[in-house]
Amino acid sequence: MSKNTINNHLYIGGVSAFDLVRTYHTPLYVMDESKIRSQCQMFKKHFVSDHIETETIYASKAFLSLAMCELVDSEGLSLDVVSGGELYTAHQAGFPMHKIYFHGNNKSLEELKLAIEYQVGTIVVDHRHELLTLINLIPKNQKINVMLRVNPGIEAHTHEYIRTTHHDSKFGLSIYDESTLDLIKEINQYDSLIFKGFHSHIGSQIFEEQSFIEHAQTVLTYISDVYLKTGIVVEEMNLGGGFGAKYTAEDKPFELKFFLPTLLEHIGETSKKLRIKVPKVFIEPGRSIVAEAGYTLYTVGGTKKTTSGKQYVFIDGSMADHMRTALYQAKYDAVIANKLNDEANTSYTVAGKACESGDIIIKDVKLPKPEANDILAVKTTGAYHYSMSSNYNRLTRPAVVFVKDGKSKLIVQRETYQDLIRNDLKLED
Ligand SMILES: Cc1ncc(COP(=O)(O)O)c(C=O)c1O
Ligand SMILES: N[C@@H](CCCC[NH3+])C(=O)O
Repeated sequence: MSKNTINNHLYIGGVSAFDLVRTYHTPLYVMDESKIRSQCQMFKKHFVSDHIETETIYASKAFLSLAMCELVDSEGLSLDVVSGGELYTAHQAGFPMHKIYFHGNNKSLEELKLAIEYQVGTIVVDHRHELLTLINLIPKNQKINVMLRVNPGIEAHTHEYIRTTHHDSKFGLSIYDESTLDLIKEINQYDSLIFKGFHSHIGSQIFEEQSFIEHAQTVLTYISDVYLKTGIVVEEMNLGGGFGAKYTAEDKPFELKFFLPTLLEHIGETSKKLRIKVPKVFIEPGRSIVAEAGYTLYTVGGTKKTTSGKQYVFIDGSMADHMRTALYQAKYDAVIANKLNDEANTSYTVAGKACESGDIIIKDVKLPKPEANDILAVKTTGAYHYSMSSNYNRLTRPAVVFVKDGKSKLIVQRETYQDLIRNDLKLED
């Protein structure tokens, strides 16, 4: 019997799904804290080299809350934020501001002001308008570390909505555009800016090691070109995130603990060949830290067989807490948590309760016969689920619970109906 299975029931972090549902109700996001911590530790241990300075930054867009900020800080990772809201959350959690990297392709005036006020470690500038806005905000005698978001034009194989460095991407400036070089020279002329280097990110849920190698090589070649053309030495290179997670048996992510040292070795050798000083290298994983630690628990309601024979299972959640199937046609696996070892030989479509035909959680999953009040556990929902959830149909966002060593800890409360109308004003107000 697996350690996750006792008496035909699913256990997560040593806590039974049944107990979690009894205590916190459904829908419920459950995160295995030890799994998140061990992924953080894996990056700290394997993304290192004797010859290259490195830093791992957790991409908070994947999953962020006050408790998650505390966890990331305690594991010694830095934090990538992409909005005033993410920045504010990190600040409220007491996350060290000098370890914050502030991204985004259209940071507002207010967001830039907040970043300066909080004295974040580095601002990643996306384009010239943003640069000029930033310059005007920096108080006298204050210096800001900046990186420039560049687009190295790598076509990684993933869903087009989560690919970020194809030539027409909205993010950053192309390394093939001469005006990018002018902007780099301009950044280096401002006394209030300390130019650190380049940031780029090729997309998300990528399974080919070669795409990351090609990415690093392209940026290093650009660093060399910049030096040859301008004399500017680029000290740092942030390669973003994008490492794939295993959602279903079809997904074959590569072993990061083997790949990360290989990547660094390659960066060392390429820098040597190009005769450039090897830059400090950053990576920014989000999904690969939290995705596989997460489960969503739902209560099964009715089932339905259509005239063509399609079998639906209805659950008490929806696309509002599980966006990725509707948005990216993402595939998921699930089990009935209270029938873990029962034979699963019939295919079902798991549908949510939103008023939307596209509100499908899983298109096709083999399950034991589902019955009302069974607990359905959808796997691999730790990344981009809570963070992409909405109140569509005025559905309330689920609670989030950390589980570890047989204990659970509520880290985000379930929204209430009162929360839904908190910002509403009546006509007569
Ligand atoms: C700039 C940047 N860094 C890091 C990430 C994290 O990516 P992932 O969650 O795929 O590791 C993203 C998201 O795609 C991103 O846009
Ligand atoms: N939200 C996306 C990934 C986008 C990452 C941010 N650039 C997903 O769920 O896969």
